[in-house]
Amino acid sequence: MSPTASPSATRVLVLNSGSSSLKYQLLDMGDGTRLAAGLVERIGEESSRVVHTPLGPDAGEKRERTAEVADHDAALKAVAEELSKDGVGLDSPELAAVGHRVVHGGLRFSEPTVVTDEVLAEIERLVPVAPLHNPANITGIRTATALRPDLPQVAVFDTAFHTTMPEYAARYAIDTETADAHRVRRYGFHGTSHAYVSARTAKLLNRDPSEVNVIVLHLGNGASASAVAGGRCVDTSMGLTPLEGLVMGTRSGDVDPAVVFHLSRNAGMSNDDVDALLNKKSGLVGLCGDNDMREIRRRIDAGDERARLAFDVYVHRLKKYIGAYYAVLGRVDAVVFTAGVGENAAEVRAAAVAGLEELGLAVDAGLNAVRSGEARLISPEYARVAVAVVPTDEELEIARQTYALVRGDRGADAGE
Ligand SMILES: Nc1ncnc2c1ncn2[C@@H]1O[C@H](COP(=O)(O)OP(=O)(O)O)[C@@H](O)[C@H]1O
Ligand SMILES: CC(=O)OP(=O)(O)O
Ligand SMILES: [Mg+2]
Repeated sequence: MSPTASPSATRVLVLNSGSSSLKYQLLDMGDGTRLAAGLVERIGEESSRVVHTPLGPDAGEKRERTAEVADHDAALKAVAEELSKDGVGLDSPELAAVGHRVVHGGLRFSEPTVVTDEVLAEIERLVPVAPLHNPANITGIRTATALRPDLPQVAVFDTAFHTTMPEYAARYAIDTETADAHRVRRYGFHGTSHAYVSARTAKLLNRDPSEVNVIVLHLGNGASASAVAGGRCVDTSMGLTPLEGLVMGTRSGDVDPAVVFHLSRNAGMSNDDVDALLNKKSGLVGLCGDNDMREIRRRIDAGDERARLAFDVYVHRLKKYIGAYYAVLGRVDAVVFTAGVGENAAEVRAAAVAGLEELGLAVDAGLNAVRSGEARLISPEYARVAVAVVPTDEELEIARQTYALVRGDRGADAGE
């Protein structure tokens, strides 16, 4: 029998495991409060960082320490320890479920799913197409299950929101038999963020999500764009794996696939070497040695040419996708920036829409310069298309979907 939530339990712990980090939040879905949030970063490196912020009515001080955290199992145990110190540990009877971000759900998972042995085996089968992410997600599920075997563990998939893409957007133009035999197609990622942000944007515009067409630019360490028509994803920039599309912190995004054969035939590189090159030594880090947009801006201000070129390559790709998704949607109501770079880097936002006035796109310099954690418009009043900054909240969205599933009432809304 699979575990069921206790009827009086209203809390959900959300785990968002990345390749070398674990972000988490504890939320009470009964009264909508956030009880704790934090992250463990640089997992597997010599010195990891654990940051824990107690929240809620009688929150204590933020706690920060460095520690040796060897893997995601140890990371989750460190998180459990921090939560226990605040009296909200994993042993709490008020916990209804643990919600896990799972990056690749393949073709099978288009809804949040209670994890069973069979579901876990399927997530494992997808490791080759999300090698940086699914293994960490699996460890998170295993460790959380070991700590609380009686709790439902719910997987919320990055790919789910993109399963509505039309077949012509999801297919690569390669031999159909080969593609189908190996499930080679475009899946898309960051779907929880694209869903949340597009719905929140409709609310910002005081419109029903079914009426608006939105281009969402999720610019974090991983970055992706999506075209959302009336609340449904119709195209997205990531593909079989989270490597395609935009220039990212350490990933190349789009390259001619012949780059791979060229390097393996002529530079003596193995498949694994090229994989590591494109996933870990490319993007901003490959272009200029830094993947943090703050540091890149600082270097540009100091006259650094390589940093300038990295910024320009990043923005040029972004602009191409805005144009492409404008054409895909036909009519665009809003272009929205989200995630670490999108929410914070005003220069990226300004540069990405510069020169697109003929498309009805412009940024108001004053509004764009405002620093805020709120969803906001940054376009001038006269602009035909809204340009907005909408902070993403993957954890809240995962908690909502998890809670709705364990309470047996699917159909919880995204957006606030
Ligand atoms: N104040 C800031 N100004 C510019 N860029 C920022 C700022 N804060 C964060 N970033 C960028 O956001 C990135 C992290 O984004 P985030 O969405 O947290 O990524 P992920 O969830 O993929 O780890 C950093 O690498 C950095 O480039
Ligand atoms: C799918 C993906 O790229 O995720 P992240 O941005 O967390 O690395
Ligand atoms: Mg992220």
